[in-house]
Amino acid sequence: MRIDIISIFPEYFAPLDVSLIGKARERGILDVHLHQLRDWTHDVHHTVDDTPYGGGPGMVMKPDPWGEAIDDVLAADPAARPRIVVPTPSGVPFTQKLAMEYAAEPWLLFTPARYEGIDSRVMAEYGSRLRVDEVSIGDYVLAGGEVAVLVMVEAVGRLLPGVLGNARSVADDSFAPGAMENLLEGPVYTKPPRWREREVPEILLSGHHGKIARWRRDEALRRTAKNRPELLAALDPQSLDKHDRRL
Ligand SMILES: Nc1nc2cc(Br)ccc2s1
Repeated sequence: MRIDIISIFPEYFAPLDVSLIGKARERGILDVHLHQLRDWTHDVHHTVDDTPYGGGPGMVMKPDPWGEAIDDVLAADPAARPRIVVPTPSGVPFTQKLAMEYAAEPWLLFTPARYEGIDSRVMAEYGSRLRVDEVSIGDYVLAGGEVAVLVMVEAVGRLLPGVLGNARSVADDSFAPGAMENLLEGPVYTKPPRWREREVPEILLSGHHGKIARWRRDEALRRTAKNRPELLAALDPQSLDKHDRRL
C-alpha cells in the first residue's frame, strides 16, 4: 500500500518511522510519502491561508497550494487513483470497518488541514473524479488533522497482511466483524498468577478452552454494557446465544 500525506507539518509524522508502521515500511509492506504543502506556494512568505469569504473567525487554507500539491501527487502514478481522506470533525466516523476498507485500498492520500479547513472547492474539484472521504476520529476538535492521520494510518497499517505477524489475529480485535463486532474486549492477565494479593481469575488457569472462551465473551458483554451500552443495543439479536441473553 502507498500512502501520501500533504501537510504544513510533515515533521508530525516522525512516529511513522518507528514500531509497527516503521517496520512495515522497512519491509516494503507500506510505502509512505510525506509532502510539505508550502513547497507549492510561490510567495516569499509561503502563504497557505487567507481570511474566510463571508467573514467569521479564523483563516481558511487557500485552494491553489492544495490543488498544485494534489495534482503533483496524482502525477506520481497517472494510471492509478488514490482514495483521498480528509480528516475533519465534520466527517463520517472513522471505525474499524472503515479501517478495514482502507486497508484494502492500494493508495491513500491524506490531506490534513489546519485553521478552519481547506477551501471547499478543492475537494469538490477532486471529488468529481476520485473517492474523497471526509472522516472524523471523534467528537472533539484538534488544532489540525495531522494527529487524526496518525491515528488512521496506525489503525489501517496494522491490518495489512504481515504487519502484526502470526502472534495476533486482527479477527479478535474489538469491533472486528464477526464474534467481536460491536463488543469491547474484556480484561487481560499475565504472570505472576498472584500480584499484590490479587489473583488471576481461576478459569483462565483451568486450561478448559471452551469455558475460557465463554468467560471472555461474558466479560466482553459486561464491559460493553458498562462502557458502551449503545453498542450492545446495536448488536444483532441473532448473534446472541441463550447464555448471552442470561447476562
Ligand atoms: N477531530 C478533528 N479536529 C480537527 C481539526 C482540524 Br483544524 C482538522 C482536522 C481535524 S479532525
